[in-house]
Amino acid sequence: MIRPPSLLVPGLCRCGTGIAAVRRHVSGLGHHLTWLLSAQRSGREGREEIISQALGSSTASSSSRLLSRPPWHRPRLRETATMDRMAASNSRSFAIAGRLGEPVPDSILVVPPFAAGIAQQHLSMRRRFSTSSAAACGAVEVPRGNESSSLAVGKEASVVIAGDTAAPVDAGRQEEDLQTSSSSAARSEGDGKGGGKKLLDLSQFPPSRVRNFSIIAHVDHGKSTLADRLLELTRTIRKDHGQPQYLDKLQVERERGITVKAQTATMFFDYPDVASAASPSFPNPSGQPGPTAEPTPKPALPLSRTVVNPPPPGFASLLATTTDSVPGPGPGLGPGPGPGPVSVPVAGRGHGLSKGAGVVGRYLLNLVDTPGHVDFSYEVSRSLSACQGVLLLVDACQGIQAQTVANFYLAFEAGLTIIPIVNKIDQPNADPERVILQLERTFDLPASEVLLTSAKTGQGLHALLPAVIERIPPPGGDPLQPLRMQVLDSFYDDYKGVICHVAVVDGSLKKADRVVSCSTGQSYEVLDVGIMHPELTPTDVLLTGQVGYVITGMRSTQEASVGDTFHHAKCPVEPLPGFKPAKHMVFAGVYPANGSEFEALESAVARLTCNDPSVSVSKETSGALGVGFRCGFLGLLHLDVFHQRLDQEYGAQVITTTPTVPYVFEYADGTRLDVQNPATVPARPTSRLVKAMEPVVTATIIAPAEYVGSLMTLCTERRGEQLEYSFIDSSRALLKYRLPLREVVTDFYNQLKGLTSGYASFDYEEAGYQEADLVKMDVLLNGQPVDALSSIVHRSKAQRAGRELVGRLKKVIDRQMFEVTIQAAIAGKPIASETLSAMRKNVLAKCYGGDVTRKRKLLEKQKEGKKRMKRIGSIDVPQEAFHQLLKT
Ligand SMILES: Nc1nc2c(ncn2[C@@H]2O[C@H](COP(=O)(O)OP(=O)(O)OP(=O)(O)O)[C@@H](O)[C@H]2O)c(=O)[nH]1
Repeated sequence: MIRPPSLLVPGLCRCGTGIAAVRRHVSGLGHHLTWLLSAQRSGREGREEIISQALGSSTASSSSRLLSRPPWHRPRLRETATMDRMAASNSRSFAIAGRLGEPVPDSILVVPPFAAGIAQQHLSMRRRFSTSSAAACGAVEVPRGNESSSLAVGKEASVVIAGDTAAPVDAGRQEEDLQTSSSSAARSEGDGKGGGKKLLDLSQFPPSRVRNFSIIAHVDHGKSTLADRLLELTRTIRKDHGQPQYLDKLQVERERGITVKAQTATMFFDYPDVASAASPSFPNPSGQPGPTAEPTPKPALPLSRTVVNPPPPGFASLLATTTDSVPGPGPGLGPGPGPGPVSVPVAGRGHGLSKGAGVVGRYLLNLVDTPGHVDFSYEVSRSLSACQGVLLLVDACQGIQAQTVANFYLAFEAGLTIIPIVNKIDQPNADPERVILQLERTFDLPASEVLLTSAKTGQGLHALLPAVIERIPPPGGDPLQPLRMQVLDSFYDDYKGVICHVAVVDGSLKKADRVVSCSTGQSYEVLDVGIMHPELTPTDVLLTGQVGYVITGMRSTQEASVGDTFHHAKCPVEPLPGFKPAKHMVFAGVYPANGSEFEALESAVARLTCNDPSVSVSKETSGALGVGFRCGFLGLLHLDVFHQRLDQEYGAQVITTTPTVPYVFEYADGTRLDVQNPATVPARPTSRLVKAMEPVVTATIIAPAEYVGSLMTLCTERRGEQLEYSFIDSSRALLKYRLPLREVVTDFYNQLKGLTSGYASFDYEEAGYQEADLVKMDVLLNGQPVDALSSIVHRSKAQRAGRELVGRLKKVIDRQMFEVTIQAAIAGKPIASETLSAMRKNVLAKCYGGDVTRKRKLLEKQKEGKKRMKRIGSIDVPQEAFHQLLKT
């Protein structure tokens, strides 16, 4: 008879370091406090004391309150954070991860000890321990209800078997549980010794059974929502995971509701086999050849546009209602025996393809959810390099928008298969017919290829993955060639160092291999390798065509250069073409708010740029702000997001200076100055300026036809030159303008949205440089230039810009004890001026009545004093001033 689990702190049972471990959790994870439940005994008083000690007095009462509930009424255990390696690795303990302060759980997850490694990864990555990961490591879900009996005898018994064979065993239950956790990336082998693990066998997936695809679309057309549905459909995550846009993991993404980082997730899907015996196969661990591949057949495309992807037989049960069309989590996830991922029993219709029923094969699908905003298009282009196809999503109400056009061409130029999808067909004003026509007219995409879906309700989704498998070709690498692996992305982890997301183009990679970077020549041992399912799931190998992660113990972010190729030591290869370097559109100074925190900022910037390599960084010094960095960004939103991530993810408080675009100045003596910081332009140069150049962009605007007039006026005011004016259908126009970048990165987008009531969309791409009449505008406070506020402006707009700037500064600079003159000046000559009056102390307060000459004397003295203060006084420009200027 097994006792009900009791609450334990990590490592309590045997290692005696429980308190320290909890402290580490508390300090390292903030609210991500982990609780561990164990099948082992521990008196309540002892637990309470330890928890109170560990948490300190501030949280002792809450821990006490928590402990007064029965264990299964304690923290929510579903989708929770982490657990501690020590407790987990203890052979007799069973860990349950939970979070403080969350509602009573519907069920309890019990994680066996061997899952320590996975749980530790979650801990160190500060990520949620998702249900799928829990299932992947053989966790067992114990439902609420008859808790005491089920915990005591029923499912609890199976948990005990999974982790501890010394305890009484319910063999039947064990068998069942092992079968149901079919996607175990790491699970007990039930070999009677406990603690063993069996990793996912990736040799089942030769290139012919791999599909790598991205979801691309204009902002808010539903990419992340669709990704959620696909992950649910393949049971990679639970349907009720309670976290919409699951792959948007950054706090900034959740707060702003936008994707800023492309995220990869691996899914498994059963589908009638389109692979044949012809292609190379991997030897699997048993020595048997794995499944083999055949060339993907050229699809026939018989879909009528009025049919909303009718589901294939067998899918109907999964689509019982529209909102329930995506099945809930099954007991089994991913590959492996037993009930696994959702499968299509016979060939589907409605995905635009027809094929006969065949042997069902399991496919490994790598999905990349990409950002939609123009500032993050670099992420999109990088993601596409690891894909052979894309799902091009278009909103059924809004139709094609500017980023739809930009993303289509990115995919088209990369030669990828494009599956057009009209999404949000559930909306009352959806007009899929019109959007299909737009797709035909703008991109030449046949109506018969278009799929109609609602990522919200699940309508039409059954056709998507079959279409992915049939239309998108498998990756084309050669398993027999030496390893060629490309770094797609990287991020820094406090515990593991740099974690690289990689694509294995040729050959294969195993844990403990030695790999060498083509760019630095440095060699590393592979400490861990696996897939994102969707959390990091070790597999110990990655094979040709597969996308996953690699940990090599790199400590410095400079070592993980995105686009770099790795090969096996002693097997040099031709490096893969790297990624086009990001083109920086906007530069700004980033300074520590507190000058003494430069080193902390330096480390935060280094780590953040590991995850966001599109930011360029170089050190600079400002008279006003001290030592900081000049950073290049892809746009203002990118800058804003970088700023926010520094604060949220690294606690770095920074001042960001007025953003500028990169200019080029040429002088009569032949010198050329690349201006990323206006302060570096001499106000009175020694040599005559002969040429000033500014960057220009080709902007695409798509808007309802009635707004074309006002849009043209706006573009002309912004010194734009019209390049194209056409219609994508009877009511929507497409405008192309050549515009100075400076005019675009200021408040152009807001004005555009305002003029068109939000109906216009806008995208731009760089288009070189043009000559312009540019001048440097300084800001003087009581005659002293503030270098951080200098800017480059077009001469025709200097006066207006100067007036606006000093007006704004007057509002944000605090009044001082003396008068402050705020001026904008070109070459030392003021062009706009404002005065901030002095704070006035009532020097006459103590004069009750008395002689008027005495009062006058006091006032004169005050005036004199203020003059002197003005001459020597230094003015504080508050952080807010810089933030205000940044916003405009
Ligand atoms: N009615 C309806 N709403 C949807 C559908 N798909 C997505 N949405 C909603 O559209 C909004 C944007 O969805 P997201 O999935 O964040 O869009 P996105 O394309 O990932 O957005 P970015 O990452 O910012 O580019 C959310 O409020 C979703 O709930 C759909 O099929 N029908």
